[in-house]
Amino acid sequence: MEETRAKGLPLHTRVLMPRTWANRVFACVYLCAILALLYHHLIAVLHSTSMVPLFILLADAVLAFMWATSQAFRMCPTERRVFIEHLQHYVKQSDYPGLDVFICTADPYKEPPMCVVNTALSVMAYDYPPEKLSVYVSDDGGSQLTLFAFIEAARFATHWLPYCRKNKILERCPEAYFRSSPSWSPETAQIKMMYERMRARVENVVKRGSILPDYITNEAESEAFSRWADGFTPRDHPAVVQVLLEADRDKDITGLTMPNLVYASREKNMNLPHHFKAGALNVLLRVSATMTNAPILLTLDSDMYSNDSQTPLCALCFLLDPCIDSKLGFVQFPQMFYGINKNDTYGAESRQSEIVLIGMDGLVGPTYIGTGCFFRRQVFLGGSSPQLNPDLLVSKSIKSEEVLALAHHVAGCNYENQTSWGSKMGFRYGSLVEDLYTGYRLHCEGWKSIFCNPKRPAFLGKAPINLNDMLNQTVRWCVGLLEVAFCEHSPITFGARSINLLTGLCYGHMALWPISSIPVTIYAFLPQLALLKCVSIFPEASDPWLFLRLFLFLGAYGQNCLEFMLSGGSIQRWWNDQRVWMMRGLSSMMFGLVEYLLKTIGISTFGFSVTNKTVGEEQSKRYDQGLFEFGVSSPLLLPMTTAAIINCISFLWGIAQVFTQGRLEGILLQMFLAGFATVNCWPIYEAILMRTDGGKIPVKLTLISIILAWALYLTSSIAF
Ligand SMILES: O=c1ccn([C@@H]2O[C@H](COP(=O)(O)OP(=O)(O)O[C@H]3O[C@H](CO)[C@@H](O)[C@H](O)[C@H]3O)[C@@H](O)[C@H]2O)c(=O)[nH]1
Ligand SMILES: [Mn+2]
Repeated sequence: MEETRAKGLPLHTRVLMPRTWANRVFACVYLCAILALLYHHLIAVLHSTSMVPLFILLADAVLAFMWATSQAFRMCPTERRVFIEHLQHYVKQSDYPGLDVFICTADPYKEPPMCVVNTALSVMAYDYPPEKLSVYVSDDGGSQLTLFAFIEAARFATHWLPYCRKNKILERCPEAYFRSSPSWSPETAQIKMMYERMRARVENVVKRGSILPDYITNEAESEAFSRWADGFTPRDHPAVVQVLLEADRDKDITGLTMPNLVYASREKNMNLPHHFKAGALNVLLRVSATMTNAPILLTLDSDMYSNDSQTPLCALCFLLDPCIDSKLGFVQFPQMFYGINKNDTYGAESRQSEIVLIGMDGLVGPTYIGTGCFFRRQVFLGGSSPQLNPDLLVSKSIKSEEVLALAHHVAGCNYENQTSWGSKMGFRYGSLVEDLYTGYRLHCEGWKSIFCNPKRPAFLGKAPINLNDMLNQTVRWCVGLLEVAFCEHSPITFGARSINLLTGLCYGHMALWPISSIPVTIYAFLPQLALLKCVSIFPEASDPWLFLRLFLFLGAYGQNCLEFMLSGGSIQRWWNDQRVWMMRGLSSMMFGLVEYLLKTIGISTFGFSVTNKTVGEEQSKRYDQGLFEFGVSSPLLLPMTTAAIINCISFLWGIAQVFTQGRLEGILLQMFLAGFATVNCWPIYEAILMRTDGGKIPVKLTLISIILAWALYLTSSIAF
């Protein structure tokens, strides 16, 4: 093996990105500027009787903290290259390790079964020996509709897999393949017809909400559905584990073996906590241990289909490298999306998260982001040997009674009682962002990880395409992040000690992300209200301190913009991205903070509400036009509509001041802030005043915002 390496056939290489030194130098300069400003603020607070300098100090202190922790991402940003073509020199295909793929779904109406089926088909068609590949689907929705869809999919797969293999299809997610209108041939037409027939049957069943008796074709199927007896509800039902395809026994239409395909819906009981997705994944860890127990795992969300059939080989280039650190625990691929509109209205593209992952990759490795991640099974065993003794069983047929009995047993809701599942073993419980938390705890235990970011996206998923869904998703993240920030193993204290300082700061930055809402809120209201009251709160235009602020503002924004563009984003996308940050600051992050507090004192039981993956036609048309989708009268929208009104009025008021009294000197910065916010709020004004479609801001919401703005104006007299 060493010899192959010496011949210059590496499996992968890594380099520090060229920007590293520029980042480090800039960090030093910027740090001095921040310290000077904070010192200046402190003096101001000590010499003032008003509350204003205190607020400004608070805002800037939080921004400074976020900036300082974010430097950890910028010290060693790393780029990797992978050479799949060299893998053959290291390992024969027949020696590839087994691969168990876990796909989670939780609600047949928010996550259409056809979408989950497409995800499963795309991975079943991986360029990987089928007898070594198993796909496990976890259905937390406990829905026979989803099971029905998978029974159909298993049948279709026996045609789809050989079709892909024979025609060397690149796009192995059927929906994506047919969407990209492939060249026509009788064979293509035939497979497309089969796909459409399957889709029609599944969608029909989902629309009816039940399965027509003549859709059930055999004894085994009718027995499977018979488990949906009276009293079976999504939140209260026994475990259902159904083997839909078995490798070596089930063959495709050309006679080659199919991969395993297993449907599992764990037992649910209303009185027991089920730990959401982490709980679902732990059940799959155990169910798969009773059946195939592959040493490599891949976790996927219901909507993340595989966009590249060679991805497992990419992961193997790291996991099988004889020279790699033996503590390498997982290989994370980025989360990318399809169907994003031209300017990415809701900032879904997540260039920022790519910057984070690239940055962490240069330290001990990226965190786990919930989907598109290959693990060694070993990392979840918590150092102990597994409690089940799977070696005994894996030689048996996965359809055998013993195996199925054990699989049902480990999918039961009492199985985890008095065990270390969720604390020392498996995916970790205790946060709504189980991914970040699990990644963090694994890093604390000494595991390392790698970020693999190939040119052709390995996976593609769906991002929310309306404001309300997006904001609700972020509220959930914020609650989860704060749970990590203030857990007993807090990143900044415990993490920085047990991993290393920089990684601890990275996790601290991510976990405390929601506190950015403090400066965003202060800067969205305070200077503008002061302007309306004719109070100037920043230095005059001739004062050098003004330039320091300008440098800090432009420096941070400029660096952010530059990084965004360097990672392949466009300037319009960056603009939308920074706007979405402010919108989140005024809504999700703030609501997340409040929800977290309520949850901590036991008033609320904020859970995992699954993000909606379906959209109406009208909505998706508006999305494609780049229009914001407000539509609902959600309280989440109130702070931003109120801020929009106040900023616009104070900006206009400021202009009036300049013209009538000729005073610009003292209010320049306040005017700049109000103007900047007004430009950012443009879609809000449009949605209040100019739009008539279903995505406009409801009148009720506008009226409440006006009242709120007025109330704020009146109460602000206390501060000035
Ligand atoms: O009780 C639950 C809740 C969710 N899920 C599944 O979890 C996945 C992610 O849910 P989604 O609603 O799509 O959440 P997102 O906010 O889009 O997901 C991001 O954030 C989550 C953590 O909040 C991570 O788990 C995800 O991987 C990450 O993509 C989906 O496949 C769900 O089916 C379950 O299996 N059981
Ligand atoms: Mn999702």
